[in-house]
Amino acid sequence: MEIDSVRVESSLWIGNKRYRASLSGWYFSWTEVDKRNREKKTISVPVSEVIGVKEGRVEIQPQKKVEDTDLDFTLFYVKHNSKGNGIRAPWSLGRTQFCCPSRGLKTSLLVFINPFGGKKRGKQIFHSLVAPLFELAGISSHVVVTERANQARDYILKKDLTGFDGVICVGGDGMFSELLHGVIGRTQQEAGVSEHDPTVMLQPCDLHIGIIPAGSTDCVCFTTMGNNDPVTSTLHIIIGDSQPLDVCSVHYQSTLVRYSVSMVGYGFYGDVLAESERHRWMGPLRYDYSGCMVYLCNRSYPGLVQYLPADSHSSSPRDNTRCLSGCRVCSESKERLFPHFESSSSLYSANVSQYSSELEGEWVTVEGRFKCISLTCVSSSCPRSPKGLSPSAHLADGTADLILVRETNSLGFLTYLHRHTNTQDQFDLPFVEVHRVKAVRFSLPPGEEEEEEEEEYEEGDREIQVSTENVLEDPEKLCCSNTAGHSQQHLTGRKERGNVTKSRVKRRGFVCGPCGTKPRSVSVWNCDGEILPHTEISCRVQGQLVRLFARGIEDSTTP
Ligand SMILES: Nc1ncnc2c1ncn2[C@@H]1O[C@H](COP(=O)(O)OP(=O)(O)OP(=O)(O)O)[C@@H](O)[C@H]1O
Ligand SMILES: CCCCCCCCCCCCC/C=C/[C@@H](O)[C@H](CO)NC(C)=O
Ligand SMILES: [Ca+2]
Repeated sequence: MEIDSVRVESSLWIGNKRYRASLSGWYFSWTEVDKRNREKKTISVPVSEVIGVKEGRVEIQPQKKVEDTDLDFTLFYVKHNSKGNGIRAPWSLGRTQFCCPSRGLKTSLLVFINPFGGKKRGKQIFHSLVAPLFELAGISSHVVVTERANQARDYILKKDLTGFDGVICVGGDGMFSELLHGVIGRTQQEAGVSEHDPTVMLQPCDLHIGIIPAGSTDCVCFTTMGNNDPVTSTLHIIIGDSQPLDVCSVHYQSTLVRYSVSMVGYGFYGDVLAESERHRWMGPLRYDYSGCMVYLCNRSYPGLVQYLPADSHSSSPRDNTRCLSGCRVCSESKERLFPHFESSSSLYSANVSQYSSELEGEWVTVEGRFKCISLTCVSSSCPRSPKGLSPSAHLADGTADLILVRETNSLGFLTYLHRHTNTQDQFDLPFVEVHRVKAVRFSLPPGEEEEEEEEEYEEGDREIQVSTENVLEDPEKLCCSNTAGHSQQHLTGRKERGNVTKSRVKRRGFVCGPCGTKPRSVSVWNCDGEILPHTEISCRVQGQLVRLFARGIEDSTTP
């Protein structure tokens, strides 16, 4: 076990002020947090400079106990004073008296339950597993059982949240997304920051989000906790764990479209979501069913992807590491992401430029046909894929991983998908590339139209138009929009009949065999389980924008 991979966190009191104390690596640190969970100044003491820890409230000179209670302890350490005039600043003995939290601390949470998420067990999970633990810990909760989509988001955006230490969702990734949008939107409103400008650095959010998993995929919970167990999540909330999380803002032109944590995906994942929405009645099984259908269609799509690479010195998506609790890459990123601030919450009060230097650098362009394009701020693991879309991605390093899967045959793509479920490297395939990025732009290559698709094949020197009627006469011509799959069969069929080597094929009216839908050269974007209304989007990572009641995945080799 490496000592710097361990972090212990707790809430402590000094006088009547609450502090978030942590023992992380070689440092014991405490940060004042106000009633709304906003962090103030942090004091850090290297463990090697701790002189001693005594139970109770203890004076320094002469060393005597003032008050002895097993809830208090006093820390003595080397205090570095500010510089003297030209000579080395003297050290002194630092002393801080801490009080453990169970006295006087009353945590209050706002809980949203989606009664229809996943297997529709949200209410039961909360009342049987979560509420008794909250009661035991003296946590009060205000519970809202939602009656419509976006109710939780709107509540957080509009209602008075004074007195709440955090917001909790009982549901799946969709419910988490509602809380994410509510908390980010509310924070920007209060800070007077426009969410629409992708170049602006958003105000980090202090109100913590907790996730009690009760959905179909529970990807965000699984990725940040290492499992989707409601009791584990509840315990992280009770002990007040705090995990910063990167968020990707998705824009269309100069308008914010949505925020994403787990995946912004085009092609396969977009198609699976679109197909699954038609089969919501199947519950969680709808993703398996739709996954099979879309896989059989073997589609690929043209696209022009531009990305801004992240600094490759600190980490890479192929370095075979895992972002674990107390991750060094994530802790070190905090200084890079918030260089001017002692604590993230003082961002705007510090009166420093809101424009981030994170968007400086050279953009790289990739053009081609893709089976899928995925962007994920985190590893995006879930029960189906325990290591996730990008196993070495970090929760809070201010970057996302861009995965480009180029057009390939069905077997190749199945190999790629299957490697998400085992220990083999899904990026070690000739048609897959992965990049660690800070921003991405997607556009359709010139000439690609959504409504009316055309592809060229040769017939001698002559170009022919194949009409819809012609196509529908021949069942072999029922095809998807790819050239690797069904359309090749279609072309072969024509070759056999008329020795066709090139023709201009208008495919309006064609229907795909497996899925029965019209072929399109344009897919849709899946943004954390929601279909986006735009194709040409730009995405930008907002490092450590929100905080969860979590601590990342604990190293399973550590007892
Ligand atoms: N009372 C409600 N009626 C209808 N829809 C709701 C209600 N409450 C929340 N929703 C919406 O339901 C959607 C799906 O819910 P949720 O994320 O909890 O479950 P899921 O889709 O089964 O899980 P996952 O997102 O993990 O696949 C959310 O996007 C949310 O906006
Ligand atoms: C032959 C076996 C094939 C198995 C394929 C498994 C691939 C799993 C990859 C995991 C991706 C998870 C991405 C997360 C997406 C969520 O944001 C979203 C909302 O819940 N879920 C979906 C399904 O879109
Ligand atoms: Ca990240």
